[in-house]
Amino acid sequence: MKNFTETTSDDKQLLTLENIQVIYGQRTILKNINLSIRSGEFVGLIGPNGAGKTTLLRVILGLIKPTQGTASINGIRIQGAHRRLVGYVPQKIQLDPDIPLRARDLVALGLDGHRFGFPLPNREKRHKVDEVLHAVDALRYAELPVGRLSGGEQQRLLIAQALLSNPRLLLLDEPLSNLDLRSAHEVIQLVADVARTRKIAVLLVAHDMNPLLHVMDKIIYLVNGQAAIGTLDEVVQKEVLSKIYGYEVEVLRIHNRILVVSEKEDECGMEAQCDHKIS
Ligand SMILES: Nc1ncnc2c1ncn2[C@@H]1O[C@H](COP(=O)(O)OP(=O)(O)OP(=O)(O)O)[C@@H](O)[C@H]1O
Repeated sequence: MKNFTETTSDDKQLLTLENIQVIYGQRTILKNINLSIRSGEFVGLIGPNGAGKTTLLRVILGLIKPTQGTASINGIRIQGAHRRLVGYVPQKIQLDPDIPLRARDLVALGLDGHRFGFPLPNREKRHKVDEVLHAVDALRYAELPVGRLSGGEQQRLLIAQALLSNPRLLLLDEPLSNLDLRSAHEVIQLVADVARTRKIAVLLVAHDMNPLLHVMDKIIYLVNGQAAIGTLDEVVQKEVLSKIYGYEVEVLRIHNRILVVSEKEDECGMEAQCDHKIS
């Protein structure tokens, strides 16, 4: 498995986290996380509930100051909240079906914030919004009320909004959680295509690694605040995962799916990957 010291000499690293530790009260949420992400890499951040995935994203966004360790983007240390080079796609937003907002208006909200520092002329604004709507293939429903769109369509709009600032790193916090399998696959393929075309690195949080198997360059598998990082074959191994789970798990590969199973059913926590949950 790659570790931080092996990769820091590479000047193409976009994001580096060194010895990141986050402690809340008496609880250690993240334990000595060392990782790096290169430009254009697609990285899956996989882990059960409460593993620390969102906390890790918040460290990268500068919303949490780690108790220990340093995080940097393009060699510049992250200090305080920022959106420098980083686009953030939140989990699905809850929208009133009758909200008087068109799809394009939702996307344009990304322009009206602080990111550009000054209001853009309407024509330029429209051009930028059209460009990102085109990138996520959403122009055809740009004029429709956003509350009437499907979960997958809304997810595309949030991705478009995050693209407005031309990020080098796109963080997506469980973008698949409310989507059916088909929509989830479409969103993943879209993110992978957009990232490749624009040379954006992606860090995508998911509970289930399976929908991401064909697009991930690297996986960060987080359990109880401890991470295993590397390629799929390096990380998704019985020995590696048993170590971070703290008990023995098995890794089964069936019909192009990977299942992490344990006899400790209730503690496995990986919904789609626990043996008792598999249909
Ligand atoms: N501000 C906080 N103060 C205290 N504990 C916190 C705080 N924020 C998060 N935690 C705890 O840290 C742990 C990790 O939370 P986090 O939200 O990062 O996990 P997660 O992997 O994103 O989980 P999920 O998949 O359920 O969203 C949880 O046990 C959570 O209760």
